[in-house]
Amino acid sequence: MELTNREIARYSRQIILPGIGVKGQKRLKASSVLIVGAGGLGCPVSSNLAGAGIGTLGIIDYDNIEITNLHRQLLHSESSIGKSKVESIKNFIANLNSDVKVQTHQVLLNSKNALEIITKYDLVVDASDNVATRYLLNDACVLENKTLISGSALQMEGQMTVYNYKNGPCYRCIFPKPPPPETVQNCGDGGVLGAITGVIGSLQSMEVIKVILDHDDVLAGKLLLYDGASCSFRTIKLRNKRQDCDVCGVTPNITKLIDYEQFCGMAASDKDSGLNILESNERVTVEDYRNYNKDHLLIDVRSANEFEICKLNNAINIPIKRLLADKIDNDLKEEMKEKSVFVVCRRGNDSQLAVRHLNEKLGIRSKDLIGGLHSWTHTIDKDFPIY
Ligand SMILES: Nc1ncnc2c1ncn2[C@@H]1O[C@H](COP(=O)(O)OP(=O)(O)OP(=O)(O)O)[C@@H](O)[C@H]1O
Ligand SMILES: [Zn+2]
Repeated sequence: MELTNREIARYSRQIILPGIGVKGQKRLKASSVLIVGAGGLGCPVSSNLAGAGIGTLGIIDYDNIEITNLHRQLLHSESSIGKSKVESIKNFIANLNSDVKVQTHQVLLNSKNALEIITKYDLVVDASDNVATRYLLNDACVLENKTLISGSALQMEGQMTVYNYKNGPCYRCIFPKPPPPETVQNCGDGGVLGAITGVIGSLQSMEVIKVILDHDDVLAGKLLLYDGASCSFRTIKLRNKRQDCDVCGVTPNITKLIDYEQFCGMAASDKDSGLNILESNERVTVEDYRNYNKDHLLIDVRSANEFEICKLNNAINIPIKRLLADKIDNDLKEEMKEKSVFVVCRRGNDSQLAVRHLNEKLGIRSKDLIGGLHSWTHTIDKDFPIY
């Protein structure tokens, strides 16, 4: 595969690097990389790899662009809100570097389609945002013998590593069991800064290029931790490949893809509504709450920052962490014992945890507002801010 004069000019600033050269540029051109997720990490990964001249990029995402994506998913734009993320990235790349072939897959990557998609590419980048997809991708990459460049970002921190590279560990070697679902936070719950996803996505792109160029020092068997708040990078050594790993071990139990949502403890009915742990008499609809006209207390368990964004009339803020740690003002606690208490949060998950805690640990009878403030906006007041 030769380079055209145009390609020589376009990539000249990287071709002259000692570690790349014409040979390296030709390797990049001959490579194909699959990027799973066209969001916070997928955007910087796509632009870096397209700019660097990877011959073929596959982009998978089932989702459409929302306004809440635009602070960090910088290849998408206001005019594309409501439209497909993968098409948006394809358009961006067509403008940036028309020599790159882009294959879009507007689907949810799952156990049925993963192997047939992954097999077409040399390398896979995990730019997704959920544990089930991480295990799915890991197992599919082990079964198809592909290296997986994995990244994650939340709040002001991020992590990155390369799995299944030259006999190194896979994700399951490090994390044989998924974390309890209630302990997992995503960007929608915990927040994230766009500069963080930018850093981690760029680090992933760098490892992709190093793997393709067969660089000596690929970040496999090690985990890079980045803390944006203190601007510190740390690398920790990971354990070696596990001989008894369920998927990459000597006698693997997993020889074909499984049901990853079940494996990660996400029951089918939980996917949209999240938690569902309360009895029906501990819950009220937002309409019932709106019609309740007796004296009561409304406790909003979102963070102080979120409470500042918007709040219902007379709501009192006790962030969920404080409430679960019983850090409630004594006078307020006494008042809560005497009055009817309702609890609200953004989407009706934390409010259930709060109600359970209040009832079981503090003997305070309370009810949660089903669907939280999202439901309030959708059914009671469409002008109430939604985020
Ligand atoms: N199994 C999957 N198949 C296809 N796309 C996936 C899969 N899992 C996650 N994704 C995509 O990965 C992307 C991850 O992006 P990001 O972490 O920035 O979150 P988001 O869903 O865009 O935003 P937010 O969490 O703020 O709503 C999303 O666009 C999501 O649709
Ligand atoms: Zn393994």
